[in-house]
Amino acid sequence: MPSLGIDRGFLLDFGTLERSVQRRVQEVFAEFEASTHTGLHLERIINARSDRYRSIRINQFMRGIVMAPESGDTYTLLKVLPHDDAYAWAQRRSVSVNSATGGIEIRDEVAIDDTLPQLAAFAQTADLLLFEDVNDADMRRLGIDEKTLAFARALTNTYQLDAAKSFLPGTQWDVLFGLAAGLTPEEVWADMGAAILDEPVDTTDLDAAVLRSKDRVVLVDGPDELMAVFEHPFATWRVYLHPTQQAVVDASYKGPARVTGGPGTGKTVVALHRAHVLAKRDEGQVLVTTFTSTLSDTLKAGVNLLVDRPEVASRIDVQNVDRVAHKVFRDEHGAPRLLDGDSEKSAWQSIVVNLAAPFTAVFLAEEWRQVVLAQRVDSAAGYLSAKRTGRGRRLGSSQRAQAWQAMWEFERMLVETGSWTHETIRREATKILDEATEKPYRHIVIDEAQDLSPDQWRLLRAAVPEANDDIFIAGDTHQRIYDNRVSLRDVGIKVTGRSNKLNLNYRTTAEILGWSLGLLHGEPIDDMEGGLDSIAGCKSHLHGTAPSTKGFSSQDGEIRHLVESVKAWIDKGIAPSEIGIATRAKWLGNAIRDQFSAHGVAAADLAKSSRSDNAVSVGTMHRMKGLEFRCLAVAGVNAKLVPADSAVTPLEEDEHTHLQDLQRERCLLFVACTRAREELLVTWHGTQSPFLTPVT
Ligand SMILES: Nc1ncnc2c1ncn2[C@@H]1O[C@H](COP(=O)(O)OP(=O)(O)OP(=O)(O)O)[C@@H](O)[C@H]1O
Repeated sequence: MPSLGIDRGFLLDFGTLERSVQRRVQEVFAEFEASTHTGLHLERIINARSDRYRSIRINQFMRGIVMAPESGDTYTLLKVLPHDDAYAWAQRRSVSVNSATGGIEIRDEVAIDDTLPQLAAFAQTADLLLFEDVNDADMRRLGIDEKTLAFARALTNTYQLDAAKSFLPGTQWDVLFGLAAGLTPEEVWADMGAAILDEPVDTTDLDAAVLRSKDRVVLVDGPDELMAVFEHPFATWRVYLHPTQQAVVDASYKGPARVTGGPGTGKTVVALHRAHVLAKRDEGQVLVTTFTSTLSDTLKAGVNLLVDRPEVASRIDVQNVDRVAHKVFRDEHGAPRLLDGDSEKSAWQSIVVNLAAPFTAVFLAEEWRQVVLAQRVDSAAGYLSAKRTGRGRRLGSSQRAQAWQAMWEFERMLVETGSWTHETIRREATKILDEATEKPYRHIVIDEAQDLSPDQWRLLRAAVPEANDDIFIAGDTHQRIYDNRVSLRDVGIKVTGRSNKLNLNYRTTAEILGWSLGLLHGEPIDDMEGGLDSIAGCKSHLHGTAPSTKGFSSQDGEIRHLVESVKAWIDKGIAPSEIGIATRAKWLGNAIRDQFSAHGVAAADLAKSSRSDNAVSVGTMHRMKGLEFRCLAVAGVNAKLVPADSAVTPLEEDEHTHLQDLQRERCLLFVACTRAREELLVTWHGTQSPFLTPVT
């Protein structure tokens, strides 16, 4: 029985076809899977660049291009196009084997042959060649073949290289892109990492190359698998992973492991695949978790897309951390009586008044969270010697004694009234789990890990036995938007030697990414392991227009511009659901929505509903986490709102906390801007935010 490989190019073509033609494609290839290829009409293509190409009839107008094996029975679907385009495609393009990765590559020979003479003539008079500093031996070692080498030697600037992306062999273009971006051959080699083959490659063996090309050819076994791939043609992340992503997904780790990387590098994608792989091993339940319910809904949708076998799906539980805590608590004690936010505030307030304590209620509540709960302090002596890093105001020993008494009173009130807060529920759930002989999960996969608090980490540590592949962490400390700074070691999780980094951004254009990285202004950002993290190597191969920035003298003027911009996007064919507006302050988002409705543009509040098909999504920067939009406006980026005054501790109160608050606000703006896939508009009224200074 022949088996089928589906190339990424085929799947993307398939996604653009009309439903009826898609159905026909499915019928043709389901038949192909079910029968022997001899019964099917594969036709040789006259003047094709590869003698392996065959065409297959889809209907009167459409043809598929299939690569036949020399021996064996794996047929690879390469393209599906209108009749003449399909033949022209096969007559222009050759298929070859990359000598470094051993995978297949397709190039447009005609475009290369047509472009090279012009480039070469231009290069003769140029002062500098693009790859002047890279020698031929390094190029060849990185898989550049003779034809691409000749082409590379004629390049004088990166625009020419960008223009060649559509016709040079893909992996080789990636290598040239890295070298042109200033990476050394060693760095490019390291970047290719998992893709490099240890043994010499037989570049004539296309059949073996197809089997190795997991990043672009998915092999399907039987009509059901074929249908599962065809079902979501645009969600290519389901079936094609970058070799670096694939290596992280497939590895066996002797303990907790993690993946880091800048925005849009596929950390969530890797976390989802990892959960799938672990669930398929059938060793026990897999928890996929993160810090908010909105984000866990997104993860749930991802798991549903990825996992097709019900018995595997049943082994994956997607819950945000607090739901896990509440469930453990409820199973032991029944439903808790939760103290709501307002009651908690007034409880702290009355303690301050009763004790005449020299603190504010907010200060005490944070002291309790960030020192007592974070470090599991349970005695006055413990509190007296506890580290208070990042807590601002210094406390002498008598002040510490007063603070301890206030916090003790708060906890006594909880016990006396039988009330619980989310924090005490977590603490109790952790205690239950610590004492349990049977843990609820065998593996835990955590996304957006940078925003979990120490007590959430302890809960998760307690929910899974220490074993191989117990905890898998995905996160980026540059995108931390809450106040949780955790040392993984302190919460009993050691990832040293099991940390991987992703560098290739799949979401955002190079223009938007580069501009947004500028916002971070070289801030030193921790790596949760006592060192500093860097996302300097984060890059994108996608190109588009530079972000547009615009200031106005009034809020009305700014919102009018937003309305016009959004209308222009919609007129260009962007669906409203693919457009987002982010603001730091909720009230500004409300004002924008009101004005949008007044101008006949439907706008939905992300806090109230998830994205809808025919409305533009308006939400706070915090709400934007986990989302992405083709076009995004970040509005109200002025000195009063970004950073938000109320979120930044005054400098005179405490310098350290002040700087940390500023860094978090800067990261928040960075997170918002990197949700844009194709176009980013940043606006403000009045004085622009100081965070924009390095980039405007
Ligand atoms: N191998 C892949 N093939 C195709 N698309 C991919 C791949 N990996 C990631 N993507 C796409 O890139 C985008 C970003 O991926 P993802 O959300 O996993 O990144 P992230 O690193 O978690 O981002 P962030 O940190 O900004 O939240 C998504 O649209 C995802 O589908």
